[in-house]
Amino acid sequence: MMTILDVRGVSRRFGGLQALSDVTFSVPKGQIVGLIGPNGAGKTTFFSTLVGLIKPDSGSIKLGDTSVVGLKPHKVAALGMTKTFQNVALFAESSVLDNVLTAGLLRHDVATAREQAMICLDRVGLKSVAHKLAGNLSFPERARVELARALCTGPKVLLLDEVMAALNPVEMQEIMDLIRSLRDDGITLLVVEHHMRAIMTICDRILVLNFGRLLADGTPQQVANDPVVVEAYLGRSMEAKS
Ligand SMILES: Nc1ncnc2c1ncn2[C@@H]1O[C@H](COP(=O)(O)OP(=O)(O)OP(=O)(O)O)[C@@H](O)[C@H]1O
Repeated sequence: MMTILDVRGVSRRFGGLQALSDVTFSVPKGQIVGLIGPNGAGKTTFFSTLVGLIKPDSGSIKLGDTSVVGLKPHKVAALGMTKTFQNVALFAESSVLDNVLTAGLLRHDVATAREQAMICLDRVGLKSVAHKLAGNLSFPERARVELARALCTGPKVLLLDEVMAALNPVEMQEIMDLIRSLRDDGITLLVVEHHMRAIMTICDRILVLNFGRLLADGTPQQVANDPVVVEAYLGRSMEAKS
């Protein structure tokens, strides 16, 4: 299998806090990889580091054969790796279509970006609200717009940061189906999500972060049965959050 993402020895410190410590793994094209860990484990920091919002102190990050360390987020996105944002911040006074279209401008001229934006909105089930003001959408719809925005950049690797937050079970199932269909289209997905059952169901593989370190890397079953993971995290979160 072709490796699409290769991360070696990535570390990042904030003052006295080692937020990421020597994180190493690689992802073959087409995998759905879950990233879990307690609050403050470094998940968001790690995603931000992958897409160029935070520069690692050391380590390498390669998308295909291209090193992305030190590149600005729009460059990394243009190369094919982008993330959704945990707190969806749309331009409330603009149409849904315009919100998505602006992301597509990274790769396309306005006319093509508009076409692509409609395709991406259709993909996430929001074609019918394309001309509504983004500010008038429901929260679950906004999460889908955020997903359409990310899709409109044409990602090879897409990082989803808590896209299922505040969704009901039906909406969650729909997003899970959508994630699978994106994978079937050849997109590689990294998923941060607090809903344990969803992440265990949808992912081929789970990485566990704890205090910035990679604690485990395996199939959902391997990770769920790993005593070290249960001790550090799952024992508690399975009870509290599943
Ligand atoms: N810009 C920053 N400056 C200083 N400290 C930061 C910064 N960003 C994150 N941190 C710290 O780094 C650690 C990792 O935070 P991060 O948000 O990556 O964790 P997380 O696993 O995403 O947590 P959550 O599940 O709560 O979102 C935390 O202790 C956090 O306070």
